[in-house]
Amino acid sequence: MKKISVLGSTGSIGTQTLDVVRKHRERFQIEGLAAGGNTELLLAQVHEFAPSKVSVASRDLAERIKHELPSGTQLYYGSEGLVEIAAGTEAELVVTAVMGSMGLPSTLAAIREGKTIGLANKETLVTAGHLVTALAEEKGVKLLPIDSEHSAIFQCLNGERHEDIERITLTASGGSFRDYTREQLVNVTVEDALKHPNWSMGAKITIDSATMVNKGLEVMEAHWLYRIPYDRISVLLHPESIIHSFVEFRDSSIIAQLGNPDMRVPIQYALTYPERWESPATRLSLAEAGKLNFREMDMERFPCLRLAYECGKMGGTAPTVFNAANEVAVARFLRKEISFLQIEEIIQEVTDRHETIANPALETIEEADQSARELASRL
Ligand SMILES: NC(=O)C1=CN([C@@H]2O[C@H](COP(=O)(O)OP(=O)(O)OC[C@H]3O[C@@H](n4cnc5c(N)ncnc54)[C@H](OP(=O)(O)O)[C@@H]3O)[C@@H](O)[C@H]2O)C=CC1
Ligand SMILES: CC(=O)[C@@H](O)[C@H](O)COP(=O)(O)O
Ligand SMILES: [Mn+2]
Repeated sequence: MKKISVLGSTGSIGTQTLDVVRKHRERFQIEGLAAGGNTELLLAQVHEFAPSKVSVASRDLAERIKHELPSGTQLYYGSEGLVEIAAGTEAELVVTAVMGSMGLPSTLAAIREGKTIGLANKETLVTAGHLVTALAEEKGVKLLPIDSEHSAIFQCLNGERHEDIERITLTASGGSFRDYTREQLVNVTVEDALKHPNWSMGAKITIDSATMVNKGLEVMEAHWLYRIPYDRISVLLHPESIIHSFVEFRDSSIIAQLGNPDMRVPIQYALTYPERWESPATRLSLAEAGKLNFREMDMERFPCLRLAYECGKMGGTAPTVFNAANEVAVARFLRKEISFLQIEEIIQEVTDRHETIANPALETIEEADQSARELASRL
């Protein structure tokens, strides 16, 4: 039995992780579940999967559910609760599926305890890639990608030598407004932005996909996971999201990973690696797909991607600030306080005003994250 904890069990990745576990019930044991505020769903998960420890976002929420838990389940809350679920159970693998850089302390704590990471929470690597990867290396911990593009690259690199890699290319669907001009973006609504063409995901990443920030975060995530310089990471617009990403090698060969867009495939691969098990996903028929389309990325149309490359190359606290500004701006857009195009204006302004600090320690990263958030919420 493989023992697993899930951080963010009530979200899009969390519930799909539990779908995978449900499909292979006899082969997995859920040790810990951490959620935010959806206590109804969390309680249902507790009754179904019988974890030894659970956590919710706040003390109030914990008070509200404490009498509804089975007697064997220990209850925690807040950021310390999240760390407890990450590091304080018998789980050998921790799925990091909370949203945003709030996932950093719990991911570091799990790595410190030597737990394999099923990494969905890309913001963690963007915010503090050098610290997370250095600690993982020191502890001999595997960071198994769940993000579809990074799982694809991971699979394409199986058995290959690092020095033979010429270039990696991440595919991008283009998001909800793929075919809009910049002028048409002026009056778009939250409801429209939340309609992703191919994937059903949490609200924040769906907006990131429409601004192309998601691909920017993924470029940085790929840089840290695969140690590839930024000038050898490309992004290609691929509206169907069937080729999940690909690698070009020294000899001109290209290896790609394909499948219907279904996150349960990369999630399951992270849970079962290096094995491959039966999946609940529907199989891809290339004959039915008929043809696949590709377009060059237009950095003028998607300026957040250009900015992400700039911040990634700058390194230090620049990616931390890019990410924090985006998290605040997206939350404000979702609350309808700002327009869609103001998201990129805020990220640009906050990153412009930041003086990058090279090779930052954790404390410096936390400070940069915090001051970027404060500025982004005032602009
Ligand atoms: N969704 C997808 O298909 C993909 C997602 N990712 C990445 O995975 C991560 C999760 O995304 P997604 O699943 O879409 O996000 P969701 O918004 O759907 O889920 C977020 C989860 O985090 C929980 N949460 C919120 N606040 C807290 C807190 N204070 N303490 C503990 N848990 C908390 C939420 O709980 P609650 O709902 O109970 O409040 C929920 O379970 C992101 O980093 C995203 O970029 C990567 C690739 C694909
Ligand atoms: C499913 C997944 O991995 C998302 O990160 C996805 O990549 C979003 O799609 P686009 O960012 O390509 O629109
Ligand atoms: Mn992705």
